[in-house]
Amino acid sequence: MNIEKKGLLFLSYGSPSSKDDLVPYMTSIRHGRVPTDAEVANLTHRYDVIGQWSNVELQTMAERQYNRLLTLLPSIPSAIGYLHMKPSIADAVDTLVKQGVEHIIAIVTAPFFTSLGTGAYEKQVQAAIGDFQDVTFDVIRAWWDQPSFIEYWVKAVSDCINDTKDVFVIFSAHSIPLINSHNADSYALALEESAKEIAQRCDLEQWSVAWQSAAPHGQWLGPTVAEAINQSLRSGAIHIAFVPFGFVSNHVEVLYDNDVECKELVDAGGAVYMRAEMPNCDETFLQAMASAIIERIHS
Ligand SMILES: CC1=C(CCC(=O)O)c2cc3nc(cc4[nH]c(cc5[nH]c(cc1n2)c(C)c5CCC(=O)O)c(CCC(=O)O)c4C)C(CCC(=O)O)=C3C
Ligand SMILES: [Fe+2]
Repeated sequence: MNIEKKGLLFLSYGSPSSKDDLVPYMTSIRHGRVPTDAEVANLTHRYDVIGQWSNVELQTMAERQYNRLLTLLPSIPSAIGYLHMKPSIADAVDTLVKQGVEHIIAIVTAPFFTSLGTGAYEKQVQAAIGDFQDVTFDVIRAWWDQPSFIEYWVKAVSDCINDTKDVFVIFSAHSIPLINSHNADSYALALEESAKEIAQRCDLEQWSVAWQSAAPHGQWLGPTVAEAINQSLRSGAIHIAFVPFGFVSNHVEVLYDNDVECKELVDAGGAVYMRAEMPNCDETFLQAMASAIIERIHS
């Protein structure tokens, strides 16, 4: 197909900009279950602590990643859509079709595939495209295997530990509910494989993979980051470095769940908390997405 007929659909989770967004945002995340006042208060507090309501950078991170990514790509029609905010994925598909796009290449700002996480975006793309005859789509299911992804994290981990001795490194990602254990297995295997490659390239002696930010109900994939912290403290770690490589930017999971909650546990255990810089708009990192997209444009 002619490249002019191909379009990029850039998909992200969505991040609230004001407290008024919170109830609809949480209701969307929870598949239509309206949050209780206590649940809203808990999340409001976490966003208060990280300064979400006044920090335009946090509110517009995905949009800035998208604009930066476009500078690394050949010029093609493109649109951004969010899983839990406006413009929705359906809005973005409409925008592309109105530009004459006949084949949509979709990518999610999450490097690892899980059917409950990135799979949810795929379902929405499929539903939105169902409204149009003759429009086809191709979802890039994962892009952690791109060399630039590893390259970014090798440098971020090296910069973070900066020759510190006696450091235990915890690689982490969003936990997932254990509804379908096969799915959890492939998600966990991909993260283990990626962490192992980064650890080898950084010559790490002590490291593990753990899961964070689970909801307080149901059964979720473990070990948790709290368990990993305890294990590293028992092994005598003096420094504990976090690498939340399942995330792509300064999300509340990193700025609160890691930098506040995990740090408290590390401090209480008498060790020093460290954390690798998140990619945000880093060009090497965005090149991983760009390379995955370019492969699909030419396939
Ligand atoms: C698999 C997965 C990813 C990775 C794949 C991907 O990236 O898509 C992800 C990413 C993200 N999740 C995010 C935020 C949140 N996720 C929540 C809650 C939940 N996530 C879930 C799953 C995932 N989530 C699940 C099963 C729930 C529980 C629902 C329930 O309770 O049944 C809640 C509510 C928590 C509360 O209620 O306290 C928040 C605020 C942000 C940051 C946005 C920002 O930058 O602000 C990001 C990138
Ligand atoms: Fe989430």
